[in-house]
Amino acid sequence: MTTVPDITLNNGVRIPQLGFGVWQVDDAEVVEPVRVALETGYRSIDTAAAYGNERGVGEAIRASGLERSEVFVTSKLWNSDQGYDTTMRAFDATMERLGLDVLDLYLIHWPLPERGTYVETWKALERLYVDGRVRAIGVSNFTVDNLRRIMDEGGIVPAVNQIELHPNLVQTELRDFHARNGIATEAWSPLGQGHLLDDPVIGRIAEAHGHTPAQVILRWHLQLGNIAIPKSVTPERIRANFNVFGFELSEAEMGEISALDAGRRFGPDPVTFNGV
Ligand SMILES: NC(=O)C1=CN([C@@H]2O[C@H](COP(=O)(O)OP(=O)(O)OC[C@H]3O[C@@H](n4cnc5c(N)ncnc54)[C@H](OP(=O)(O)O)[C@@H]3O)[C@@H](O)[C@H]2O)C=CC1
Ligand SMILES: O=C(O)C(=O)[C@@H](O)[C@H](O)C(=O)CO
Repeated sequence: MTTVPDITLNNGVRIPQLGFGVWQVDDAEVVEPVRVALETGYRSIDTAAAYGNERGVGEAIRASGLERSEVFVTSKLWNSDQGYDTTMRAFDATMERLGLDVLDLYLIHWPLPERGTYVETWKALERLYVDGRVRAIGVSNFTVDNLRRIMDEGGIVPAVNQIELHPNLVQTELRDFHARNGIATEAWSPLGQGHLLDDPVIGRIAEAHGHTPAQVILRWHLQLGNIAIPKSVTPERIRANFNVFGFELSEAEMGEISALDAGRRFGPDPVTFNGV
Protein backbone atom coordinates (compact mmCIF):
# COMPACT_ATOMS: atom_id res chain seq x y z
CA MET A 1 0.00 0.00 0.00
CA THR A 2 1.22 3.52 -0.85
CA THR A 3 2.50 5.47 2.14
CA VAL A 4 1.76 9.18 2.04
CA PRO A 5 4.81 11.37 2.69
CA ASP A 6 4.74 13.31 5.95
CA ILE A 7 5.25 16.99 6.63
CA THR A 8 7.13 17.62 9.87
CA LEU A 9 5.43 20.36 11.88
CA ASN A 10 7.35 23.00 13.85
CA ASN A 11 7.20 20.88 17.04
CA GLY A 12 8.45 17.70 15.34
CA VAL A 13 5.02 16.07 15.01
CA ARG A 14 4.43 14.55 11.57
CA ILE A 15 1.25 14.91 9.52
CA PRO A 16 0.52 13.05 6.27
CA GLN A 17 0.69 15.48 3.35
CA LEU A 18 -2.53 14.09 1.87
CA GLY A 19 -5.54 13.73 4.15
CA PHE A 20 -9.28 13.30 3.88
CA GLY A 21 -11.87 16.04 4.50
CA VAL A 22 -15.41 15.41 5.71
CA TRP A 23 -17.26 18.74 5.54
CA GLN A 24 -20.96 18.41 4.54
CA VAL A 25 -21.11 14.72 5.41
CA ASP A 26 -23.35 14.09 8.41
CA ASP A 27 -22.69 11.75 11.30
CA ALA A 28 -24.72 8.87 9.86
CA GLU A 29 -23.24 9.21 6.38
CA VAL A 30 -19.59 9.78 7.31
CA VAL A 31 -18.66 6.31 8.56
CA GLU A 32 -18.58 4.68 5.13
CA PRO A 33 -16.41 7.26 3.28
CA VAL A 34 -13.95 7.37 6.19
CA ARG A 35 -13.84 3.57 6.14
CA VAL A 36 -13.10 3.62 2.39
CA ALA A 37 -10.48 6.33 2.88
CA LEU A 38 -8.66 4.39 5.62
CA GLU A 39 -8.86 1.19 3.57
CA THR A 40 -7.38 3.09 0.61
CA GLY A 41 -4.42 4.29 2.69
CA TYR A 42 -5.35 7.77 3.89
CA ARG A 43 -4.08 8.20 7.44
CA SER A 44 -5.30 11.73 8.21
CA ILE A 45 -8.90 12.85 8.71
CA ASP A 46 -9.98 16.49 8.89
CA THR A 47 -13.18 17.13 10.83
CA ALA A 48 -14.58 19.97 12.95
CA ALA A 49 -17.16 20.47 15.68
CA ALA A 50 -19.18 22.44 13.14
CA TYR A 51 -19.38 19.50 10.74
CA GLY A 52 -21.56 17.56 13.19
CA ASN A 53 -19.77 14.32 12.35
CA GLU A 54 -17.05 13.88 14.99
CA ARG A 55 -18.93 10.91 16.47
CA GLY A 56 -19.07 9.12 13.11
CA VAL A 57 -15.41 9.89 12.38
CA GLY A 58 -14.40 8.35 15.73
CA GLU A 59 -16.55 5.32 15.06
CA ALA A 60 -15.01 4.77 11.61
CA ILE A 61 -11.48 5.04 12.97
CA ARG A 62 -12.19 2.52 15.72
CA ALA A 63 -13.88 0.15 13.26
CA SER A 64 -10.85 0.27 10.92
CA GLY A 65 -8.76 -1.84 13.29
CA LEU A 66 -5.84 0.58 12.83
CA GLU A 67 -3.77 1.54 15.85
CA ARG A 68 -4.67 4.97 17.21
CA SER A 69 -1.12 6.15 16.47
CA GLU A 70 -1.56 5.30 12.77
CA VAL A 71 -4.33 7.85 12.14
CA PHE A 72 -3.82 11.60 12.41
CA VAL A 73 -7.02 13.32 13.54
CA THR A 74 -7.68 17.04 13.19
CA SER A 75 -10.65 18.89 14.63
CA LYS A 76 -11.55 22.55 14.96
CA LEU A 77 -13.04 24.83 17.54
CA TRP A 78 -16.22 26.43 16.21
CA ASN A 79 -16.79 30.19 16.28
CA SER A 80 -19.50 30.25 18.94
CA ASP A 81 -17.06 28.59 21.39
CA GLN A 82 -14.27 31.18 21.11
CA GLY A 83 -13.02 32.40 24.50
CA TYR A 84 -10.78 30.70 27.09
CA ASP A 85 -13.24 28.71 29.24
CA THR A 86 -15.61 27.99 26.38
CA THR A 87 -12.72 26.57 24.36
CA MET A 88 -11.79 24.23 27.18
CA ARG A 89 -15.37 22.95 27.35
CA ALA A 90 -15.70 22.68 23.57
CA PHE A 91 -12.49 20.65 23.41
CA ASP A 92 -13.83 18.22 26.03
CA ALA A 93 -17.03 17.83 23.99
CA THR A 94 -15.07 17.22 20.78
CA MET A 95 -12.98 14.54 22.49
CA GLU A 96 -16.06 12.90 23.95
CA ARG A 97 -17.68 12.75 20.49
CA LEU A 98 -14.51 11.47 18.81
CA GLY A 99 -13.94 8.98 21.62
CA LEU A 100 -10.24 9.90 21.80
CA ASP A 101 -7.90 10.68 24.70
CA VAL A 102 -5.44 12.81 22.76
CA LEU A 103 -6.09 14.76 19.57
CA ASP A 104 -3.40 15.14 16.91
CA LEU A 105 -4.20 18.68 15.77
CA TYR A 106 -6.69 21.25 17.07
CA LEU A 107 -7.39 24.41 15.10
CA ILE A 108 -9.24 27.67 15.70
CA HIS A 109 -11.70 27.44 12.80
CA TRP A 110 -12.01 31.16 11.92
CA PRO A 111 -10.35 34.30 13.32
CA LEU A 112 -13.54 36.41 13.51
CA PRO A 113 -11.51 39.63 13.73
CA GLU A 114 -14.51 41.80 14.66
CA ARG A 115 -15.20 39.62 17.71
CA GLY A 116 -11.65 40.08 19.02
CA THR A 117 -11.47 36.80 20.98
CA TYR A 118 -8.97 34.78 18.99
CA VAL A 119 -5.97 35.65 21.21
CA GLU A 120 -7.61 34.36 24.41
CA THR A 121 -8.85 31.38 22.41
CA TRP A 122 -5.28 30.72 21.25
CA LYS A 123 -4.12 30.82 24.89
CA ALA A 124 -6.63 28.06 25.66
CA LEU A 125 -5.21 25.97 22.81
CA GLU A 126 -1.72 26.59 24.22
CA ARG A 127 -2.94 25.30 27.59
CA LEU A 128 -4.37 22.15 25.96
CA TYR A 129 -1.05 21.60 24.20
CA VAL A 130 1.06 22.14 27.34
CA ASP A 131 -1.24 19.75 29.21
CA GLY A 132 -0.61 17.06 26.57
CA ARG A 133 -4.22 16.84 25.43
CA VAL A 134 -3.35 17.68 21.82
CA ARG A 135 -0.12 16.93 19.95
CA ALA A 136 -0.13 20.10 17.84
CA ILE A 137 -2.16 23.31 17.70
CA GLY A 138 -2.87 25.61 14.83
CA VAL A 139 -5.35 27.92 13.19
CA SER A 140 -7.53 28.10 10.14
CA ASN A 141 -8.43 31.02 7.91
CA PHE A 142 -5.94 33.33 9.64
CA THR A 143 -4.51 36.27 7.71
CA VAL A 144 -0.91 37.46 8.08
CA ASP A 145 -2.13 40.13 10.55
CA ASN A 146 -4.04 37.56 12.63
CA LEU A 147 -0.99 35.29 12.69
CA ARG A 148 1.35 38.12 13.69
CA ARG A 149 -0.95 38.97 16.59
CA ILE A 150 -1.03 35.49 18.12
CA MET A 151 2.70 35.13 17.54
CA ASP A 152 3.29 38.45 19.37
CA GLU A 153 0.84 37.86 22.20
CA GLY A 154 1.01 34.08 22.58
CA GLY A 155 3.84 31.75 23.47
CA ILE A 156 3.60 29.15 20.72
CA VAL A 157 3.84 29.59 16.94
CA PRO A 158 0.90 27.82 15.27
CA ALA A 159 1.96 24.54 13.67
CA VAL A 160 -0.55 24.88 10.80
CA ASN A 161 -2.73 27.46 9.09
CA GLN A 162 -5.51 25.71 7.18
CA ILE A 163 -6.71 28.06 4.42
CA GLU A 164 -8.72 28.03 1.23
CA LEU A 165 -6.13 27.24 -1.44
CA HIS A 166 -6.48 25.92 -4.99
CA PRO A 167 -5.36 26.96 -8.49
CA ASN A 168 -7.80 29.91 -8.52
CA LEU A 169 -6.56 31.07 -5.07
CA VAL A 170 -2.85 30.38 -4.82
CA GLN A 171 -2.29 32.39 -1.58
CA THR A 172 1.30 33.36 -2.40
CA GLU A 173 1.63 35.97 0.35
CA LEU A 174 0.32 33.68 3.09
CA ARG A 175 2.36 30.71 1.91
CA ASP A 176 5.51 32.86 1.94
CA PHE A 177 4.71 34.10 5.46
CA HIS A 178 4.13 30.53 6.63
CA ALA A 179 7.42 29.37 5.10
CA ARG A 180 9.35 32.18 6.80
CA ASN A 181 7.78 31.40 10.18
CA GLY A 182 7.71 27.60 10.29
CA ILE A 183 3.94 27.30 9.83
CA ALA A 184 2.70 24.46 7.61
CA THR A 185 0.20 25.41 4.90
CA GLU A 186 -2.86 23.19 4.74
CA ALA A 187 -5.18 23.63 1.75
CA TRP A 188 -8.94 23.43 2.24
CA SER A 189 -11.19 23.03 -0.76
CA PRO A 190 -8.03 21.84 -2.54
CA LEU A 191 -10.12 20.91 -5.61
CA GLY A 192 -11.96 24.23 -5.54
CA GLN A 193 -15.03 22.26 -4.40
CA GLY A 194 -15.00 20.56 -7.79
CA HIS A 195 -15.34 23.82 -9.76
CA LEU A 196 -11.85 23.63 -11.31
CA LEU A 197 -12.11 20.17 -12.81
CA ASP A 198 -13.27 21.48 -16.21
CA ASP A 199 -10.50 24.02 -16.54
CA PRO A 200 -8.90 23.58 -20.00
CA VAL A 201 -5.31 24.12 -18.81
CA ILE A 202 -5.70 21.51 -16.09
CA GLY A 203 -7.49 19.23 -18.57
CA ARG A 204 -4.63 19.45 -21.08
CA ILE A 205 -1.99 18.71 -18.42
CA ALA A 206 -4.10 15.82 -17.09
CA GLU A 207 -4.37 14.32 -20.54
CA ALA A 208 -0.62 14.60 -21.10
CA HIS A 209 0.01 12.59 -17.92
CA GLY A 210 -2.84 10.10 -18.37
CA HIS A 211 -4.33 11.26 -15.06
CA THR A 212 -7.53 13.07 -14.11
CA PRO A 213 -7.87 16.82 -13.48
CA ALA A 214 -8.42 16.14 -9.75
CA GLN A 215 -5.20 14.12 -9.60
CA VAL A 216 -3.27 16.88 -11.36
CA ILE A 217 -4.56 19.52 -8.93
CA LEU A 218 -3.66 17.35 -5.94
CA ARG A 219 -0.22 16.72 -7.42
CA TRP A 220 0.23 20.49 -7.79
CA HIS A 221 -0.54 20.89 -4.07
CA LEU A 222 1.93 18.18 -3.08
CA GLN A 223 4.72 19.66 -5.22
CA LEU A 224 4.05 23.13 -3.75
CA GLY A 225 4.56 21.62 -0.31
CA ASN A 226 0.95 22.03 0.84
CA ILE A 227 -0.95 19.58 3.00
CA ALA A 228 -4.16 18.82 1.06
CA ILE A 229 -7.43 17.37 2.41
CA PRO A 230 -9.77 16.60 -0.51
CA LYS A 231 -13.29 15.46 0.33
CA SER A 232 -15.40 12.93 -1.49
CA VAL A 233 -18.20 10.58 -0.56
CA THR A 234 -17.77 8.65 -3.81
CA PRO A 235 -15.59 5.54 -3.34
CA GLU A 236 -13.99 5.68 -6.84
CA ARG A 237 -13.07 9.34 -6.31
CA ILE A 238 -11.73 8.67 -2.79
CA ARG A 239 -9.45 6.03 -4.31
CA ALA A 240 -8.53 8.07 -7.40
CA ASN A 241 -7.62 11.12 -5.29
CA PHE A 242 -5.09 8.94 -3.47
CA ASN A 243 -3.38 7.88 -6.70
CA VAL A 244 -1.17 10.95 -6.96
CA PHE A 245 2.26 9.68 -6.02
CA GLY A 246 3.31 8.00 -9.27
CA PHE A 247 3.80 11.00 -11.55
CA GLU A 248 5.40 14.43 -11.45
CA LEU A 249 4.46 17.78 -12.94
CA SER A 250 7.23 19.72 -14.67
CA GLU A 251 8.23 23.18 -13.49
CA ALA A 252 6.46 24.62 -16.54
CA GLU A 253 3.24 22.73 -15.72
CA MET A 254 3.42 23.85 -12.09
CA GLY A 255 3.77 27.43 -13.36
CA GLU A 256 0.84 27.11 -15.76
CA ILE A 257 -1.42 25.86 -12.95
CA SER A 258 -0.27 28.56 -10.54
CA ALA A 259 -0.98 31.14 -13.27
CA LEU A 260 -4.70 30.25 -12.94
CA ASP A 261 -4.67 32.32 -9.73
CA ALA A 262 -7.59 34.72 -9.91
CA GLY A 263 -8.03 35.55 -6.22
CA ARG A 264 -11.29 33.61 -6.51
CA ARG A 265 -12.82 32.24 -3.32
CA PHE A 266 -15.47 29.55 -3.13
CA GLY A 267 -15.79 29.96 0.65
CA PRO A 268 -16.13 32.99 2.94
CA ASP A 269 -13.49 35.73 3.17
CA PRO A 270 -11.81 35.49 6.63
CA VAL A 271 -11.48 39.28 6.81
CA THR A 272 -15.24 39.72 6.83
CA PHE A 273 -16.62 36.32 7.88
CA ASN A 274 -18.22 36.57 11.31
CA GLY A 275 -20.33 33.41 11.17
CA VAL A 276 -21.62 31.51 14.12
N1 LIG B 1 -11.09 25.22 7.63
C1 LIG B 1 -12.12 25.57 6.88
O1 LIG B 1 -12.69 26.65 7.04
C2 LIG B 1 -12.61 24.67 5.83
C3 LIG B 1 -12.12 23.38 5.79
N2 LIG B 1 -12.54 22.52 4.80
C4 LIG B 1 -11.97 21.15 4.82
O2 LIG B 1 -11.43 20.87 3.53
C5 LIG B 1 -12.06 19.69 3.01
C6 LIG B 1 -12.11 19.72 1.51
O3 LIG B 1 -12.77 20.86 1.05
P1 LIG B 1 -14.20 20.81 0.34
O4 LIG B 1 -14.81 22.16 0.49
O5 LIG B 1 -14.94 19.66 0.84
O6 LIG B 1 -13.88 20.71 -1.21
P2 LIG B 1 -12.92 19.87 -2.20
O7 LIG B 1 -12.11 20.86 -2.92
O8 LIG B 1 -12.26 18.75 -1.50
O9 LIG B 1 -13.99 19.30 -3.22
C7 LIG B 1 -15.01 18.43 -2.82
C8 LIG B 1 -16.01 18.31 -3.98
O10 LIG B 1 -15.35 17.79 -5.12
C9 LIG B 1 -15.95 16.55 -5.50
N3 LIG B 1 -14.85 15.65 -5.86
C10 LIG B 1 -13.90 15.14 -5.04
N4 LIG B 1 -13.03 14.37 -5.73
C11 LIG B 1 -13.44 14.40 -7.01
C12 LIG B 1 -12.96 13.77 -8.20
N5 LIG B 1 -11.89 12.99 -8.19
N6 LIG B 1 -13.63 14.02 -9.36
C13 LIG B 1 -14.74 14.81 -9.37
N7 LIG B 1 -15.24 15.42 -8.28
C14 LIG B 1 -14.59 15.21 -7.10
C15 LIG B 1 -16.73 16.07 -4.28
O11 LIG B 1 -17.86 15.33 -4.69
P3 LIG B 1 -18.39 13.97 -3.98
O12 LIG B 1 -18.19 14.11 -2.49
O13 LIG B 1 -19.84 13.96 -4.37
O14 LIG B 1 -17.62 12.85 -4.58
C16 LIG B 1 -17.15 17.39 -3.65
O15 LIG B 1 -18.29 17.91 -4.31
C17 LIG B 1 -13.43 19.70 3.69
O16 LIG B 1 -14.11 18.48 3.56
C18 LIG B 1 -13.04 20.08 5.08
O17 LIG B 1 -12.48 18.97 5.76
C19 LIG B 1 -13.41 22.93 3.83
C20 LIG B 1 -13.96 24.20 3.86
C21 LIG B 1 -13.59 25.16 4.87
O1 LIG C 1 -16.26 23.80 6.08
C1 LIG C 1 -15.74 24.55 6.89
O2 LIG C 1 -14.79 24.19 7.59
C2 LIG C 1 -16.25 25.91 7.02
O3 LIG C 1 -15.80 26.67 7.83
C3 LIG C 1 -17.38 26.30 6.13
O4 LIG C 1 -18.48 25.58 6.47
C4 LIG C 1 -17.68 27.77 6.25
O5 LIG C 1 -18.04 28.05 7.55
C5 LIG C 1 -18.75 28.18 5.31
O6 LIG C 1 -18.69 27.84 4.17
C6 LIG C 1 -19.81 29.02 5.82
O7 LIG C 1 -20.62 29.39 4.77
